[in-house]
Amino acid sequence: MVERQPPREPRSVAQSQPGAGFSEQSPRQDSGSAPHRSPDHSPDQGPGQGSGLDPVQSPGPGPGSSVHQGTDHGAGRSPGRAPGRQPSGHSSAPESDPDSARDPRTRDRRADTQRGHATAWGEARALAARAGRSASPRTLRLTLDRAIGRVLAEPLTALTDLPSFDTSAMDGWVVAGPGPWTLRRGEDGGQGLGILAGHGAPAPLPDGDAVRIATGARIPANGTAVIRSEHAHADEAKGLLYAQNQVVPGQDIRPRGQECRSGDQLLPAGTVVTPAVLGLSAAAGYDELLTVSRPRVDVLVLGDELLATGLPHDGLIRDALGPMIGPWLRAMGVEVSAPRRLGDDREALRHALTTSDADLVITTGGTAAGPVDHVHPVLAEIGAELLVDGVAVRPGHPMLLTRLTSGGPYLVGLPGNPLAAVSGLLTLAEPLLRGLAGQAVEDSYRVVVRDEVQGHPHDTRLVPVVHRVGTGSGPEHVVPLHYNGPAMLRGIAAADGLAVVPPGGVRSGTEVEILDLPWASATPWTEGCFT
Ligand SMILES: Nc1nc2c(c(=O)[nH]1)N[C@H]1C(S)=C(S)[C@@H](COP(=O)(O)OP(=O)(O)OC[C@H]3O[C@@H](n4cnc5c(N)ncnc54)[C@H](O)[C@@H]3O)O[C@H]1N2
Ligand code: MOO
Repeated sequence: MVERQPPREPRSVAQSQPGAGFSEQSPRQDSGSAPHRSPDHSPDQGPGQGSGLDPVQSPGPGPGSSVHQGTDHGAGRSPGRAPGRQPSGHSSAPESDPDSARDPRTRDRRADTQRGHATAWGEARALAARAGRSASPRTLRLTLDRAIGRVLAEPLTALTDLPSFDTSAMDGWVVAGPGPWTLRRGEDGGQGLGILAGHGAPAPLPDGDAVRIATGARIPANGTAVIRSEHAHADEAKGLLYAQNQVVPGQDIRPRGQECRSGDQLLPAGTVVTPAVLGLSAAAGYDELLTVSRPRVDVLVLGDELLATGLPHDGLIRDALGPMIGPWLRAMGVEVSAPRRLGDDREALRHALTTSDADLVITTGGTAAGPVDHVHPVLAEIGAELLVDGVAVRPGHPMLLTRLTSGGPYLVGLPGNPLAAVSGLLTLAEPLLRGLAGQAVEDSYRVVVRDEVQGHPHDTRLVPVVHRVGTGSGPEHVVPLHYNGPAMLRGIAAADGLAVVPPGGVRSGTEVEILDLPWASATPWTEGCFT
């Protein structure tokens, strides 16, 4: 299977051509005012915070529980730079540089305009799905054994009638006309086996005769019904067959084309190839299936403060996203390259974005307006088309979606805070990849939430939850989990879904929309799942 296309030529870089929608292009005035705390922040949820979150779901205040007692979202707060992070070497840029993330006024303006441009959460998901569907899919013809877990690139159309001949549904006797019937022998050289499956057309059955027949064998011409062996009595001495019940014409005969006619559409394009689909495909005459190639994703992890191994030290922290994103996407059936840690090197980022031959590039970190947050400036520099620049969702609001070049890879920029990155994965990357993979949008569903969950005043919140089966008196429900702050993974690691909490929140006992986590519904045959 050769799915990788040869690497594309490096794209030409349109210098100083900010894409439409960049905050630098906004006509909004920079107020020049001091940074202010956004009124619409939502607090990190540690134990005891956020009304109604079940303390049973966490061990209660412990070491770490006091870490996130304050807000972590204020627009006026400086981005969480680790003390160990080195300056990027761009610090002497002139203030007039419109792309400069180093000019504090530009940074504030970007933060402001990001809020102004934020796309509603549902709209952002729909837009990402549409973007994915609009890309022309690459396809791959695979033998049945290799097609499992893939997606059909074309409808599965029957290549034959099913069944392809009139066939007996039971072991017994095939009869012609009303009984009793004369027993026929000799069809099989006198062995008395009768008509067996897997043979050519049997001799026509004369009216008034009966002959043994096996399940799956061809019905002879003139055969009018099949009588199950347990419903008939063969009087060998008289050479006659008697039915014990009334015989209805056509009984226990599966007529040719009962399930489908050749040319009938059995399944639409976009169907995931499950074991049952493989069985149906084989029955319908297929040796190979045309499938949509798995989308290919490059993962670029940004941040000088990140360690690949060992314990945090000297302001450096472990990269929590590199180990998470690949397996997360593979659980969705995506092909993912090993994460590349680029630090906060603007040039390395530009080079990686202009040379990727993936369908989607995912970056982590660097989406905000900090001194070394290079994502927006580099996208502006290469003239990328911004489709989503900020989403009205908490956590994760700085997430973005662009197309790097027309017909080229998409880019999803995930915020660096780990749960914010998860939010971006589910809001933008997942629907985009489903579109690229030719899959239908997942139907959302709603479940009763056990506890009240506070809402954000304006934005959607995504809150880790765990499903609980219904007991005798109560229905199935979800329990919201603690440790759901933007920088925390403890809640999501214990979760099997995310509740979509609308502005204003949800009351205990009401229904809330749930996004499944891919491993909660992962198909065990999906290649690469958790490997
Ligand atoms: N002035 C403003 N500052 C910030 C805003 C804002 O609106 N105005 N939004 C905040 C929000 S919300 C988020 S989320 C972050 C997004 O920032 P970036 O995408 O630029 O991410 P970084 O600054 O690089 O990192 C943020 C945070 O996450 C840590 N991090 C980054 N990558 C990883 C990783 N791979 N594994 C673990 N942790 C990671 C990083 O050390 C920072 O602590 O911006 C806020 N600021
Ligand atoms: O901390 Mo931010 O809201 O999570 O994206």
